[in-house]
Amino acid sequence: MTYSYFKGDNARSKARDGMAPNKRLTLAFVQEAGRILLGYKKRGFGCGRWNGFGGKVHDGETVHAGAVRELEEESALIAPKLDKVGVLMFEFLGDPQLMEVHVFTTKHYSGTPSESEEMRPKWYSLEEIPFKEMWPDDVYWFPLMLKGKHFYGYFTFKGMNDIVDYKLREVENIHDVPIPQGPQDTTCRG
Ligand SMILES: Nc1[nH]c(=O)nc2c1ncn2[C@H]1C[C@H](O)[C@@H](COP(=O)(O)OP(=O)(O)OP(=O)(O)O)O1
Repeated sequence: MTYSYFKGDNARSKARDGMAPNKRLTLAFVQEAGRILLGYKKRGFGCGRWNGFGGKVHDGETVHAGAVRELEEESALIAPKLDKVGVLMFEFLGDPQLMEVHVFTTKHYSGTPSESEEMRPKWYSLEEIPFKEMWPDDVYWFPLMLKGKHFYGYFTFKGMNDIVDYKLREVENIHDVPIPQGPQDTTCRG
């Protein structure tokens, strides 16, 4: 089946005009029976929101290695093997650069969560996830993640709070589907 995953002509023509390469980021969630670790972002992008732990992938670093490093830097937890569960693309209207966020989960870690310069960690029961204090896209894809599903999403934001369009798709196995490289990839097999 061919699935029209990405946005249409508008986004494609923007890419042809020389869109900037995607900004590649990671986002990692540690889960235990009935609860998940979130961090309150104290500064920078997404400041004031609860989220997983992550940040920019460094040059020459794999996405997985970046996710492991950021999780440790921001929460003090060590989890050498994270499972990739999703890729989320974020377009902010007016910004030529897309954010490509690679989402990981794990139930295996060592250490004790502790506050960093950037994040204040806190365990939340799965019934009390504070969606109103999180990125507005999270309420859409968290249920898939919490069910152990794999997924792709594309969210178009106006400003930091309003989603004007989105597509979300569950995939059998995230590793079997080509990672979208930008809005010029309008189809994706599944
Ligand atoms: N719409 C969105 N929904 C979401 O759930 N997470 C998002 C998101 N947009 C970005 N993120 C995540 C990805 C990444 O983990 C984090 C932003 O990365 P960074 O913490 O690196 O940003 P900063 O601007 O603070 O960078 P540094 O100053 O380099 O730490 O926010």
